[in-house]
Amino acid sequence: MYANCSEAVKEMSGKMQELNLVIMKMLFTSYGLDADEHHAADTASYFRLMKYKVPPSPTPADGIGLVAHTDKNTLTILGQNDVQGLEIQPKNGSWVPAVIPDGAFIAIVGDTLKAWSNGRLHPVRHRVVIRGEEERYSWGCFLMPKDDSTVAVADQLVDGDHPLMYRPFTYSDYLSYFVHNLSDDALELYAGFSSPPVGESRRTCMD
Ligand SMILES: O=C(O)CCC(=O)C(=O)O
Ligand SMILES: [Fe+2]
Repeated sequence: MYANCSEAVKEMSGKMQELNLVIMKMLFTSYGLDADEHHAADTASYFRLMKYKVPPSPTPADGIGLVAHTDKNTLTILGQNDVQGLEIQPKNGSWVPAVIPDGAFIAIVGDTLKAWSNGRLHPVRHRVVIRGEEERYSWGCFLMPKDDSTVAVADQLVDGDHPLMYRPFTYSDYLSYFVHNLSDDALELYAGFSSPPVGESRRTCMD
């Protein structure tokens, strides 16, 4: 039992950061990299509690609780109460409910992990849609590089089949670029070597 809510949140947040780091370590190890050298030492995280109110009646367009986006950080772990609502967008552009079983979590790759893995891991676009009459609560543990640590593709992940896709960058600079541009293609535009010219018409994360 916990003495108060903040104690429970603190413990939960610590456990989720541990889990997040374990998953990262598994990913890095699976690519033959030393996770400590490449990531763990320079990692920070934050834990957020989220509440989605029932949209006013009649429901406005689809009751969007959170607009479509990819996460900018490295890896996100999400959980929720029993009210579903998370949807993911596969490459065909449709929206598919991501049903999270009771008591389970979902891990979502962020833009920074895509860069780190030299494009091997893909951040899925996702959103939250509120359809029913019940409030939705969720929580997220967002793992990210410390502000001034450099995100650079490891040499071992670059070869003839995988040419270098991203230049080194710091997370804080990338985030600031995203906040000013709000583009779905922020990572490619900011750090990608194959980005089309800036200014070309493109979707934004606010659509
Ligand atoms: O509340 C959710 O299930 C999703 C939250 C989310 O995608 C985010 O905060 O980036
Ligand atoms: Fe997200």
